[in-house]
Amino acid sequence: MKRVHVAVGVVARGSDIFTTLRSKDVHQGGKWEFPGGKVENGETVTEALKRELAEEIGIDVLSSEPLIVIEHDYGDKYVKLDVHRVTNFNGEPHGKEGQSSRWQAVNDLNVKDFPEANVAIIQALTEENK
Ligand SMILES: Nc1nc2c([nH]c(=O)n2[C@@H]2O[C@H](COP(=O)(O)OP(=O)(O)OP(=O)(O)O)[C@@H](O)[C@H]2O)c(=O)[nH]1
Ligand SMILES: [Mg+2]
Repeated sequence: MKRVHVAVGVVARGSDIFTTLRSKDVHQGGKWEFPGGKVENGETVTEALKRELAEEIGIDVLSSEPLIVIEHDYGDKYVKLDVHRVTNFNGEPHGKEGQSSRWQAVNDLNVKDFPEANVAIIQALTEENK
């Protein structure tokens, strides 16, 4: 089965979180996501996160810390999500590749809007926001 290692970034401003919409024609298309992408050969998760967030949402990640690691089997694809909280960045997050984006309060994040693997991320964020 196809296996991918993915760097995912939680970008927050206060208790608001930045998410983007996956285009319809890709894996888990039409769902909202935390920006990120595949870790390439020879790259660390931190390096991949910096590259992907520059490409996808136009920010320069200055620091991040690990939040949670999720392994999930979609049946057609197995993903390992290395989720980092972005603790400092330069620039204004936006859908640099033309994708829709939004800021939402942690408590308004709805698991139904996200890919299945994201349930644990949203739980972790909600827990610490209590
Ligand atoms: N970025 C991101 N990917 C996620 C999340 N949740 C989740 O299951 N994934 C899965 O992780 C996988 C890889 O993410 P991706 O499609 O963003 O990878 P990428 O940016 O390198 O895409 P590319 O191959 O088109 O360049 C996809 O199968 C996607 O469905 C999430 O919150 N954010
Ligand atoms: Mg991506």
